[in-house]
Amino acid sequence: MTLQTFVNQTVTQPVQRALARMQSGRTTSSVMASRFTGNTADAPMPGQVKIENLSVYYQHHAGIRNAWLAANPGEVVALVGPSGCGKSSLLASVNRMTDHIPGCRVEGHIEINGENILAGGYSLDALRQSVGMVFQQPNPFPLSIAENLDFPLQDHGVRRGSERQARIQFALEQAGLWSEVSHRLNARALSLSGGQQQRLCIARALVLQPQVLLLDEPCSALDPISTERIEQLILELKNNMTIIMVTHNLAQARRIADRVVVCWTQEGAGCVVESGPTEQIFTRPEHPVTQAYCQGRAG
Ligand SMILES: Nc1ncnc2c1ncn2[C@@H]1O[C@H](COP(=O)(O)OP(=O)(O)OP(=O)(O)O)[C@@H](O)[C@H]1O
Repeated sequence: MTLQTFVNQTVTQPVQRALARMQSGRTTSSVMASRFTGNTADAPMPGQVKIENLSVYYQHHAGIRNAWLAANPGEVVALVGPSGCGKSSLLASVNRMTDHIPGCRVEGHIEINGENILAGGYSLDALRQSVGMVFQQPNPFPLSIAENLDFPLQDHGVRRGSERQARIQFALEQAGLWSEVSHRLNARALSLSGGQQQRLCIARALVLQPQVLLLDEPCSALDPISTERIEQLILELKNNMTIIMVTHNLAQARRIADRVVVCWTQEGAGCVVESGPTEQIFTRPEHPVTQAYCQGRAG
């Protein structure tokens, strides 16, 4: 996956910066206060995502063009489609990971909780807190298990040690990992199995209590048993947030997604061809591309 190299950079660089800050006793402070505060009666539900006319360009090449998507709290929305049709580009634009890709330009409208996150002045720190992301390859920081979760908390200005400890435990419980690691929180994260590392990465995304969780092929590097655990976890987590997930595994999309967005490449650029409830997409697709793809005749 082409975005993976940028992921490695964006994971490593902030860790190094934050470690330096932690060592010098400083933390950022303003982010907790700057979270979304939807407070009117008709405010969108926390975690509501609406994408319209979204195009992601790499230099002059459109990775995806005029894409659209809607995702609500309590839902798992799966992005499916053949390699190179823009699924990861679409996903990465939702927490503006695309900002870190040299030469990448995003146009269109991405609304989270009714606010356009592409608007100038929108707080990237607040966005990263509200929208967590987990990648294809488990990528724990080269730190201890506890430090992997403590790092984002400190980086986002959670100063009280007791609060950080409670949130670390809660996130590990949410990720179904607490019983396996509670007795060795100081062990190196890289000593965990691949499936445990991926659940640790999910816990790291959860520790900031996001409203939206983005998963980019979270099971593709895992064995069937670890995959089943992550799928179970996704079904539990969706009760408290919105989940948007890229998967190449159509059976997985059918098992756990509430709605499916089908992407395709047309005229050299990725696009969304159809979106709908999972059963409808698999049993009564409207677009010929969806029919062919979901029946394994194309893609
Ligand atoms: N960092 C990048 N620089 C240049 N082009 C890119 C970059 N990332 C993606 N692209 C291009 O954008 C298009 C969409 O890529 P993207 O990774 O979003 O597709 P995808 O559907 O997620 O593919 P896959 O399933 O293989 O991960 C492809 O043509 C790809 O080559």
